Amino acid sequence: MLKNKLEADSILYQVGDRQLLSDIYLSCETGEVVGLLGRNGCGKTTLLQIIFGTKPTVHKHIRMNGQVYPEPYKHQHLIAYLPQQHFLPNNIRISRIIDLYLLTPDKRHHVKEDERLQKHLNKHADELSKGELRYLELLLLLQLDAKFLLLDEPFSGVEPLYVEHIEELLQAHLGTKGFIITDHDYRSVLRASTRIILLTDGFCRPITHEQELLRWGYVPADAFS
Ligand SMILES: Nc1ncnc2c1ncn2[C@@H]1O[C@H](COP(=O)(O)OP(=O)(O)OP(=O)(O)O)[C@@H](O)[C@H]1O
Repeated sequence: MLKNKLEADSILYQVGDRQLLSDIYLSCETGEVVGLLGRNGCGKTTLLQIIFGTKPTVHKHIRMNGQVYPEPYKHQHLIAYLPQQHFLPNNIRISRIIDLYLLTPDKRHHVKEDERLQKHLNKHADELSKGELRYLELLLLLQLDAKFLLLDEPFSGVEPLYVEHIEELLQAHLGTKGFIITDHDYRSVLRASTRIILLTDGFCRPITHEQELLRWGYVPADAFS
């Protein structure tokens, strides 16, 4: 397997007087699902947007295989980002969105053949439920050539059976991609991830055992009992 490595290094971000991100280092390799956990407002979305390059900050180094990319989002073959908010237009049918979003017939075909999606192809995005839309967005992103996907709340609004299927889809793409995912459905993040990072007090802390999430006060006391 050809391994690529994404590194986000020396990331600083301040909101007013608060140092939200303090000299962050985060890496992800092909074959990894890095689960980024952290409490509301700790800076997870901010960090993903800085890595993607759409949020400016005073200091950052984003490297791919050692090469620095000041604006990674301009390189579609390198990185893609699933934002927390839905991003598909409402005035175009789903089948047309797939045609516009994916460049090759085989990729379009692959998505249109998905059994969970087929019944929605003639609808518009605002006729889909939150979870159905999330699932479609993920299917589209997974078909991109990007070597790394940053997924902000991929499980949000998604029913348990779809969550399980999404976890399987991530696993199926690990041969060519690496993922950084964040979601408050921490059980799904723990299941789907090969490595867990807790963002707290501006720092990324590697989590080697889920009990550490208790010690850092991220999960309730009875979370793993
Ligand atoms: N444009 C902005 N102006 C002012 N404050 C901001 C701005 N963007 C983010 N913040 C603040 O930065 C902090 C981090 O926000 P961010 O969305 O990155 O957190 P998060 O960890 O993703 O939270 P959640 O889990 O609730 O989605 C929050 O306190 C937020 O209010």
